[in-house]
Amino acid sequence: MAKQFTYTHGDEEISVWAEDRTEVVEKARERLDEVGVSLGDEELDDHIRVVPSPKRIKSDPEDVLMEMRKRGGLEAAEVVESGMDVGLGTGSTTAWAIAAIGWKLDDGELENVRGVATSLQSHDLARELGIPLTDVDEFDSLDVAIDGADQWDPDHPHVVKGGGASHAREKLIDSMADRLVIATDEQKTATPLSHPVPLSVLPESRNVAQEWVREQGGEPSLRYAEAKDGPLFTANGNLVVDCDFGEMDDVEGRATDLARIPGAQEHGLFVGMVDDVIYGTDDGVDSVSF
Ligand SMILES: O=C[C@H](O)[C@H](O)[C@H](O)COP(=O)(O)O
Repeated sequence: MAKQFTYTHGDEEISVWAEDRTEVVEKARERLDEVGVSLGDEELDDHIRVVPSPKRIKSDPEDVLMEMRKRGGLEAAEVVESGMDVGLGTGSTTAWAIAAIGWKLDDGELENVRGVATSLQSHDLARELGIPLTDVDEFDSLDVAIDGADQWDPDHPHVVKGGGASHAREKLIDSMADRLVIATDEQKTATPLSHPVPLSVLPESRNVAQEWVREQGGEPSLRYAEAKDGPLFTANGNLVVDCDFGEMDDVEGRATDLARIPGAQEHGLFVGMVDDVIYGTDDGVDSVSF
């Protein structure tokens, strides 16, 4: 995971970021030299922390480093209290919530928190941050889950998820939480929801599933991988069909219809599941509760 060095010198905040520790130390020393500060190795280390890496998360670097998302993610971590079992969502926004939980554990601000990750990438980030992790089988329920969204409705407790193809495990873990907190940004709102809905399907059902989506009035599109030839496979070996229905006035009905498609494994409509949305804005953070 990436590392960030931050240090306040007078009025100036020095902040440098790199994918690995050696590079961040070099960059930090360069900046410190410029302002005439010399730090020993140990002191320098105290100012370096793990942060989400744009390389390892599905989003573009701009998404991961986007201030608005970062603000939403960091604020969402405030709902976590000592002793809680926490579902750790996926994506560039939730990554900041995971980072903040790790930093708080490190600082002693939080204790006895256990996490269960919704994806391999969230698992790896949490592990590097030192968040104690356990498997979903250990729990009947979770105190809270923090997860992202591709689109959210400020008037209803529904979201579209699965832009990173992790919606199946996310839905399982989010549904186990007493409280689902969506960490997101203000640019992703829509009433009614209109974002294409990811539908994971058995590979052999891809054509039949797409035909069913057309019959339901949607425009299906098989999702292709970016750094691999051919379609994208989910962590469970399924394919993803993104189903564009335009504006979805009847989200519950749409969810029921998608679940009926032969070979469908899970869809990205999370209907009535959301308790709170905490979202970054241009200059701060805001929230909605249902
Ligand atoms: O499969 C991915 C997840 O549902 C993400 O939570 C969702 O795509 C939002 O991700 P981001 O915060 O990167 O936009």
